[in-house]
Amino acid sequence: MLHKIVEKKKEEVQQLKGKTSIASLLTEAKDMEKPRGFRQALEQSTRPVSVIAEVKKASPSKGMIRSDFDPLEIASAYQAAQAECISVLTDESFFQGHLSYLQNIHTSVQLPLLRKDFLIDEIQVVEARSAGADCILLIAAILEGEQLRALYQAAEDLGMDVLIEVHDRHESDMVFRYTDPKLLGINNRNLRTFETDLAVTREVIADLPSTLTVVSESGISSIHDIENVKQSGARAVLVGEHFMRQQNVEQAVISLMGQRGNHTSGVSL
Ligand SMILES: O=C(O)c1ccccc1NCC(=O)[C@H](O)[C@H](O)COP(=O)(O)O
Repeated sequence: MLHKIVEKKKEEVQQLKGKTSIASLLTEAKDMEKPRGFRQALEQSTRPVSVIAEVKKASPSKGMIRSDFDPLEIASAYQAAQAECISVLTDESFFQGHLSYLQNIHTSVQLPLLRKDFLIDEIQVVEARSAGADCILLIAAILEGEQLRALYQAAEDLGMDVLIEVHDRHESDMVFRYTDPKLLGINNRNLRTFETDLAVTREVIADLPSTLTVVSESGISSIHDIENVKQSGARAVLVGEHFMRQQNVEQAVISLMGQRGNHTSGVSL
């Protein structure tokens, strides 16, 4: 699946380069207001575990997740529930996302935004900023070391935060060889089998500096899961499917994460 996705991304990058240039996207990116502090929002929250709440219509592993899908309404519900950050899937072919979702959410919602996609070329990084992203995702499994370093640098030059995603120690070693990560995502989903296992967070985190801000990603749907990854040392979680399957998205966030500044529900300190 990953191979298929990357092949598609290569085509999309060529199409994008046919339509525009890095220079022209850079001009747009520089006209944007300064990025909202994505990592800072996760680190400074009063919640014991912060949340990146994902706007996700469909996925390769689950097919259609939410057919009654209004990205702006969902993002507004996340804001009302005081999610720390929002992740917006912009991939069209495999997740039924769209770059316009990110642009519209950026205009109407004030939370820091992650462009969730499969980035392999600098032009996508600049496009992300010009569409309103405050952070990008870089997936170690699909990047060579030098490529990772270059994309990381491109994002930093634009003032964006970077969430680097790994699934095992081999990938986290590679990330530390080529970058100085400040925000590391541990994906509990094996992208070859699609199975999720929260033990992955515990295993990978064991080798990481304790000062690093770690986000546990995928397969999280209960307060027990939040407790589990908090015990492992994660500062934040990335949750998509669980929220997308609830009728009342705002209430779903509050039930799972607790109210900010009032931990009567969700996980305790
Ligand atoms: O979600 C998938 O099926 C998937 C397949 C292949 C590559 C990536 C995939 N997901 C991306 C994600 O990282 C998740 O959307 C995110 O961590 C939220 O996960 P969940 O809460 O399990 O929806």
